[in-house]
Amino acid sequence: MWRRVASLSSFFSSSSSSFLPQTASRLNAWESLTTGIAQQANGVIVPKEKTPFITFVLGGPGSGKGTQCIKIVETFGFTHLSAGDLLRREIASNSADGAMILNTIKEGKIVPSQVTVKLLQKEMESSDSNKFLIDGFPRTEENRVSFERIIGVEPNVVLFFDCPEEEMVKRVLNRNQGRVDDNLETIKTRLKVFEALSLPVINYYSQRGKLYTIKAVGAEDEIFEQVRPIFTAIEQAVA
Ligand SMILES: Nc1ncnc2c1ncn2[C@@H]1O[C@H](COP(=O)(O)OP(=O)(O)O)[C@@H](O)[C@H]1O
Ligand SMILES: Nc1ccn([C@H]2C[C@H](O)[C@@H](COP(=O)(O)OP(=O)(O)O)O2)c(=O)n1
Ligand SMILES: [Mg+2]
Repeated sequence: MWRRVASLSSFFSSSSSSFLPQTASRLNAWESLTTGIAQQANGVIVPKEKTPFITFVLGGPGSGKGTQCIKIVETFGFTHLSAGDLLRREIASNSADGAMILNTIKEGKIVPSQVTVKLLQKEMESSDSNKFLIDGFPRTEENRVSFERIIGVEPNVVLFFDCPEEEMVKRVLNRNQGRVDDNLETIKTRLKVFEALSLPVINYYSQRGKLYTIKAVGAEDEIFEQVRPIFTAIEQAVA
């Protein structure tokens, strides 16, 4: 399983790949920043036995986040938590927040952070896994801060699937999954929300040295070949 290592530099310095030194410096940042999820037991905060390895997967609507997450899960065995899927599950289960979530998603807006973070928290705490791909979250600064406050941990790595708007629109309108938000009116709002609220989060992680930008145009397999080395390096570093 996953464990922290004292130093990653020996692994990375032996590589001649131009990609890996960039990974090395970012993974060293992981070592100093990761704090682990704390759980409350009888009023005492008890750190969870293993520190989770968290990857946030960001990008505009239709940029291919979900598609690439499936490949990462298949190849590297992460647990995939899609914020959108968890919210859609709440709608389907007629929970107290279901109607509010449905309306928010139809409008192309963002569900209050507390709702989404609680859903993510429940999944993480009940999971045996220690390595999570959190897809479609955080989409706002409020999402980001709320996750840090409630879960008490920062991501180790952040992926950004960078895709032109016209390509995202084309993909969403062809997605054919019966989603209430896959229509031209909602996608227009979603793109505005992405630019105004999500790009600042992406910039934040760029400044923190955690961001990996993937050019998300081309065949799915070609895009995955940009993703693969990131996780191969992580896997080798923590082995
Ligand atoms: N590289 C790609 N080229 C063309 N279509 C793609 C590509 N990646 C994903 N798709 C398709 O585009 C749509 C949106 O992809 P999805 O993974 O759901 O994106 P996101 O989760 O970012 O909204 C889906 O129908 C998917 O099959
Ligand atoms: N962090 C999040 C994630 C999704 N949502 C809502 C609003 C989003 O438009 C919808 C759909 O999200 P989802 O990640 O499934 O969408 P895409 O896969 O990017 O098309 O869910 C949210 O409010 N907050
Ligand atoms: Mg998705």
